[in-house]
Amino acid sequence: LVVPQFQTRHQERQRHVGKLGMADEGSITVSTDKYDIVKVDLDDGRDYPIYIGTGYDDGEAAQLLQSHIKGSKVLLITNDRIAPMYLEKYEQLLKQDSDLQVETLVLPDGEEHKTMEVLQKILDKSLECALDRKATFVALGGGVIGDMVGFAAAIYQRGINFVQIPTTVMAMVDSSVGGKTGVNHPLGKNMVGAFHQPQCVYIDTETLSTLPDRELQSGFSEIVKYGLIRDAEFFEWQEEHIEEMMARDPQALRYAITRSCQNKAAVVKADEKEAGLRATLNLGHTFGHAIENYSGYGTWLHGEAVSIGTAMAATMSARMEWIDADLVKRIYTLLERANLPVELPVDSPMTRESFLKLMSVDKKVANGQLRLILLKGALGNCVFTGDFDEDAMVQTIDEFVAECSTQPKKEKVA
Ligand SMILES: NC(=O)c1ccc[n+]([C@@H]2O[C@H](COP(=O)([O-])OP(=O)(O)OC[C@H]3O[C@@H](n4cnc5c(N)ncnc54)[C@H](O)[C@@H]3O)[C@@H](O)[C@H]2O)c1
Ligand SMILES: O=C(O)C(=O)C[C@@H](O)[C@H](O)[C@H](O)COP(=O)(O)O
Ligand SMILES: [Zn+2]
Repeated sequence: LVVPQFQTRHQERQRHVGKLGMADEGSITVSTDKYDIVKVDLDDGRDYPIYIGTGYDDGEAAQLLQSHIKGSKVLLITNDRIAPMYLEKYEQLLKQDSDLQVETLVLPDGEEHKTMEVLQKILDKSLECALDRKATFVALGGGVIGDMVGFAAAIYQRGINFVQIPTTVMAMVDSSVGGKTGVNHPLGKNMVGAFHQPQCVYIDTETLSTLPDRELQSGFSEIVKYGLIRDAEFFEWQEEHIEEMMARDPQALRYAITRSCQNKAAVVKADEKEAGLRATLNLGHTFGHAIENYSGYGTWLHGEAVSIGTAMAATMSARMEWIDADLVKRIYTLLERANLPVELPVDSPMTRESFLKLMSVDKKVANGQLRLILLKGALGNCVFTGDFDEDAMVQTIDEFVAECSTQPKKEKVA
């Protein structure tokens, strides 16, 4: 197997590839006919590749995956929805022509199971199998599995290696990259966790063929996010190609995933532990996490809640005249074309107080001061700040909790 060396520039490939602009900063990408490799460039020898491809042949897949496993034991972890579709395949790939001892663990599916109790099952299984510090966990699934397995890897025997095999758009474009791992707490989303980077991210976009539309579209909200916070050209590309993405056009999906990973890798390289810049990846999340928690984890998909949160952040930014109404309209239009929600349902029980209470425990709060990611200036620019008009925030929340869905908000803002 010849794994191409990292190069400094993405090659011009097909009509979906535009100029990389901001996306390429700090991330190094090489493309072959079969797959792209985006390198997450970290210090202390912790660099790792994200392989983004489709239909790898078995020999190639086995060698790529095994090359990132240093010890002799692997615990391959997935959930009971994914296991019937993909567990055997990946178990075989890990074992193929190797002496690796591969154990498997199947967890219950769903955001409501992203808990310490379920994570404990990973630790139990690891000890039952006598896994030592050279063992590797492999996370096979969406963001829930990836976040939990990553966190278990961070704390098992004070930290072991893990590999991400994301199987949702959300996990491919965002959660598998960058080392944010953790579980939910009844009082707040992702409140317990650690930064712990994987050894590699292995994406086979063929797994998306079994992903339902709702889950597919949920991942698009994080793709929109990259355009809004730092990559205007990518946002414009999405405006042109969203229908192809919705129709699962393989080239469009590959391009959207690769460019998202480039953006994420660049932000993570610049600010791995979220001292500042990385917080911009949280656009829409302070509102979104409040919605996810209040409605009960799993009621809204993460990307759906983030979509409403993004609409709220855009609306609030426009209220303060930080962005113009035309941009708000473009954001609403793109999210709606991706079939994502941009408002709470008519019968939502959320109140101003419930938003404010949940937002007060957001992880970006510093010394009691809430800080938000807001859009400011031209498309592709945002700020992470506590210096905003609180009335504008409260009025935005009021607008979203009070109004019914008969009048699209974009018309009100415009
Ligand atoms: N760590 C990060 O940086 C980060 C970033 C974004 C999101 N997240 C977290 O990720 C989670 C959301 O991830 P998600 O949207 O992938 O949800 P998920 O993991 O719950 O997956 C969505 C659903 O699709 C199923 N599924 C997964 N792959 C499938 C496939 N190929 N075919 C058919 N069904 C499949 C899952 O079993 C699940 O039912 C949230 O907990 C969110 O907080 C973390
Ligand atoms: O990688 C990051 O940093 C992100 O913020 C990505 C987000 O899309 C993701 O949902 C993340 O889990 C949210 O982080 P949190 O710190 O707000 O829990
Ligand atoms: Zn997110």
